[in-house]
This record gives sequence, structure tokens and C-alpha cells, in this order.
Amino acid sequence: MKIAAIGGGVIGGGWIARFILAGHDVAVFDPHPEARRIVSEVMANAGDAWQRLYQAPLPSPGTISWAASIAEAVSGADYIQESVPERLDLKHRIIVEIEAAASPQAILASSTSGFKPSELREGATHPERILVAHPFNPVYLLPVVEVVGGGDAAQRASALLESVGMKPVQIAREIDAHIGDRLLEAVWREALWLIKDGIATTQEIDDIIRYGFGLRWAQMGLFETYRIAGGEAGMRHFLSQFGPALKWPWTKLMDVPDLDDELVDRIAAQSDLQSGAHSVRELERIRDTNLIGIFHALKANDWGVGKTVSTMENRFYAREGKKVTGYPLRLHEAHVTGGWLDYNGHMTEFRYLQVLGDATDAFLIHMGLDAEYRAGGHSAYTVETHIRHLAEVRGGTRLIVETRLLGYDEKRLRLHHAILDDRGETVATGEHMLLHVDTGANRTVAMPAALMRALEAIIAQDRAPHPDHAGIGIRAVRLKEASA
Ligand SMILES: NC(=O)C1=CN([C@@H]2O[C@H](COP(=O)(O)OP(=O)(O)OC[C@H]3O[C@@H](n4cnc5c(N)ncnc54)[C@H](O)[C@@H]3O)[C@@H](O)[C@H]2O)C=CC1
Ligand SMILES: C[N+](C)(C)CC(=O)CC(=O)[O-]
Repeated sequence: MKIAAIGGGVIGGGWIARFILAGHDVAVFDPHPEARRIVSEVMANAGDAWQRLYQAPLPSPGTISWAASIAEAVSGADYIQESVPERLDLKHRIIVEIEAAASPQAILASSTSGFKPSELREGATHPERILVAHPFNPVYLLPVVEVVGGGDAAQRASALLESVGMKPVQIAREIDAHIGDRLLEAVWREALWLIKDGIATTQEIDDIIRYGFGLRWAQMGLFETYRIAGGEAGMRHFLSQFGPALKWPWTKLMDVPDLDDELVDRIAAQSDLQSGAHSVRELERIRDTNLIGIFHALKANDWGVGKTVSTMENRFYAREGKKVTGYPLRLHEAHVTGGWLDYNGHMTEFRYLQVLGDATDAFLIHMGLDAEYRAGGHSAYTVETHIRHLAEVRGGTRLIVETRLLGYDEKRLRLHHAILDDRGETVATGEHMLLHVDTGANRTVAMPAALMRALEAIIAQDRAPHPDHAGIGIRAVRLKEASA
């Protein structure tokens, strides 16, 4: 599938990074003289974020190509994401250029925050393939995307967006600014009034959000949160208690404050005071790290956005399970990012176990013990591990794991992993014993014939002697050992 991105600014850059990280090739057109630098900086942040977000090995990234014109970028593209500035006349001009060069089947999705598909489609030759796919910043991390326009194009776009880790929400009826920005604008408008009226500063408003209801929204949204606020009687009680307050009213509602020089200066000065110590790129990295922490917390609870992360990880594991040639098996690769380093500047201890654990998962998928098999109530549990740390591993190193099956019986697997760095040096080894279990009964059981056959085929390739350290634990120290 070829993807074209028209516009590579804040949002276009995020789209490009997401598609490339998910393995798609992207052709980009953006006339900005610094577009390549800007996009490459966004991609560096995004790549680092994905390494930290997903435990599973990432797919090989796609490639970026820079086109000299819109026509060149969209020619042969199956999906085109337009992210040029929010002006309807500009978007119309771009759509005319795209339609002149793109295949009639190509989906043309706009990132527009406010325009409706019917507005974008005015004068188009193939209006039915023009959609809104409105994302949220940072596009490479936040999954939600509002898909507006309906029909076959919306179905096809949603399938693609879902496959790159997004949560497409198809909106049945078009409306100015879709749904998310409607909600955000209400809060934004109210916040501007609070500053204009001298009630609060940017810092105070942000604190009230991030120390309070912002935390709730990340995991339950508005309605589920308020259901709980109604106590045991739930939503009905909440509505009867707080419904009348809506009519008092507390808010300024549709009244929009004038963004005159005085208000702009006041907000900009307060924002500088609040956040000026960091560059915008630094703030992006802080934001991404915080978001990843939230994603991980929700993944541990199998809740909300955590489910999106797990779904992608299962896909990555499944994809990894397919590409195997030769023996020892090279099933798993990992990239050592800055966040993996300890105070000595080396890969920290628990990351070794992560790499080895991921390699074990890749082996299990390879032998047929994959997500589908686990869903049937059986899995493998690791019961013993011996890791040897042999060489320092620095940031930026690409690791590859060579896996051998040292032995198996009906209920047990004995694996050996060697972690190699990009020079081919073995930096660590891991030996692991796993048990095949019935997860419902929580006891070991014999593997079915299909898995036994898969193991037999794998071990037939293992012709080298066992490594000399296999089966040996930590050796005794010479000078003094505790007597017990
Ligand atoms: N910034 C945000 O928070 C969000 C923005 N959006 C939407 O995304 C779209 C883009 O917004 P941003 O990325 O924020 O703007 P931006 O100003 O950061 O980027 C726009 C990019 O379009 C390029 N461009 C201008 N004319 C072009 C042309 N003729 N052909 C190709 N590229 C061209 C510019 O050089 C620039 O790099 C807008 O429709 C906006 O409503 C959607 C979600 C969030
Ligand atoms: C400010 N904005 C209207 C462009 C914001 C969005 O469209 C979504 C977001 O990321 O908040």
C-alpha cells in the first residue's frame, strides 16, 4: 500500500511518523524549506516513543520519499492524508491538484479540525472518496481519529487506520468541528474567559486539569466518570442532583472572548512563565513520556487505550513469528534507546530480561503457541531463568537474539538465547525453562501433538553441542562461601 502525505507540519509529521513506524512507505509533499528537518525531528521523537510504548518488537519501518509536487506524491497512492493549513480555499486548491493526479479509487482524507466533508467535496470529481480523518496531537501516539463522510471510503480508511494502531470513530452525521473539538472548544472558550476576567492564570487552569479531572478523562471519559459521581444510584441520581445547575448557568456558554492584543499578550506571558524553561521539542518529549506511562498503566489494567496497545503488540508478535530462516532461530530484534540505560550508561538489568522474554515470546509464536492458542486456555509459563551479562551494551545498539531449543518433553521446554550486538558479539545469554500449562486449571499439562511435532522439527535443526554454560548456575566464589 502506498501512502501520500500532503503537508508535513505538526499534524502531517505525526501522520508520516505513524505510517512509517507501522511499516508503510510514505511519499510526502510540503513546500516549506525546512519541511525535511521538521519531519525528521518529529520522526525521531515518534520512533523513540514507539520503542518505549510497545514491548513487542516493532515491524521494519517503511521509507519516506520526498516528492517535488503534489502530483508526484499522490501518483499511485492508495491513501492520501491532507494536512495543510486550516483554510477552506487552500484545501479546495489542493484537492483539485490531488484529483488531477490520483487514482479515482484512492482515499483522500483530510486532517481538518473543523470543515465538514460536504464542504471539502464542493466541486470535486470523485466526492465520495473524500473524507475527514481528524486526529489528535501527537498523531503517532494518540489513537483516536474521527472519520467523517461515511460509505465505502470511510470503511476502508477505518480499516487502514485501525491497522496502524488507531481507534477510528466513525461519525454518523457531519457537523462543524466534529466531536472532539466541540468538547475541547467549550473548555478552551471558558479558560480564555477565566484569564481575561483575571480569575485564573494559565498555570492554575492547567493544574486544575492535570491534577484533577484530566486524570479521570484519560481512563473513563465524561459519562462513566459522572456515573460513579452519582453514587450507588448512578447516572440518574447524578442527573437529578447536578442537572439543575446547568441552567444557572456557571459558564459563559457561546460567548467568545475577543482575542485582542491585551488578552493574547497576557496568555503568552503567562504561558512563557509557566513553560518557557523548556523548548517545544523538550515539552513534546516530556508529554510523550507521560503519555506512554499512562498507556502502560492502562495496559496493565486491560482498560481503554491499554487495549489498543495490547492489540498492536499481538499483531507485532504475530508478524515477527512469520519471518524465520536458518538456525539458531533469529526471531527477535531490539533497539536500545536512551530510556533503557542505567546510571553507568549501559543497558539496565531488567531490559536484558525484557529482550530475553520477548525472544521467548517470539519462539512460542514460532512454534504455534500464539495468541489464538492461548485464547484456548493453554499457555507457557517461565519457571527458571539464568542470565549471563558478557559485554556492555550502549544506547543506540541494535540487538538480535539467536535462539536454540536445547530440549523438550511433553510439558517442558528448555530454551537458550544469545543476545548479539550489531558487531555480532554476544553481549548476554539466557537459559530458560518453561512449563506448558492449562491456564484455567492452573496446572501443567502435556502439549498437544501439533506443538510436539513443531518442537521436533525445530530441535532436528539443533546439531551443535550445548553451550558450555548450559545447565550451570552461578559458580561458587573461591575465597569464602556462606556455609549454609
Ligand atoms: N495542530 C493541531 O493541533 C491539529 C491540527 N489539525 C489539522 O491539521 C491540519 C494541519 O494543521 P497543522 O499541522 O497544525 O499545521 P502546520 O502549520 O503545522 O502545518 C501545515 C503544513 O502544510 C504545509 N503546506 C502549506 N501549503 C501547502 C501545500 N500547498 N502543499 C503541501 N503542503 C503545504 C506547510 O508548509 C506546513 O508544513 C489543519 O487542517 C488542522 O486543522 C488536526 C488536529 C490537530
Ligand atoms: C486546536 N485544534 C482545534 C487544532 C486541535 C485539534 O484539532 C485536536 C487536538 O489535537 O487537540
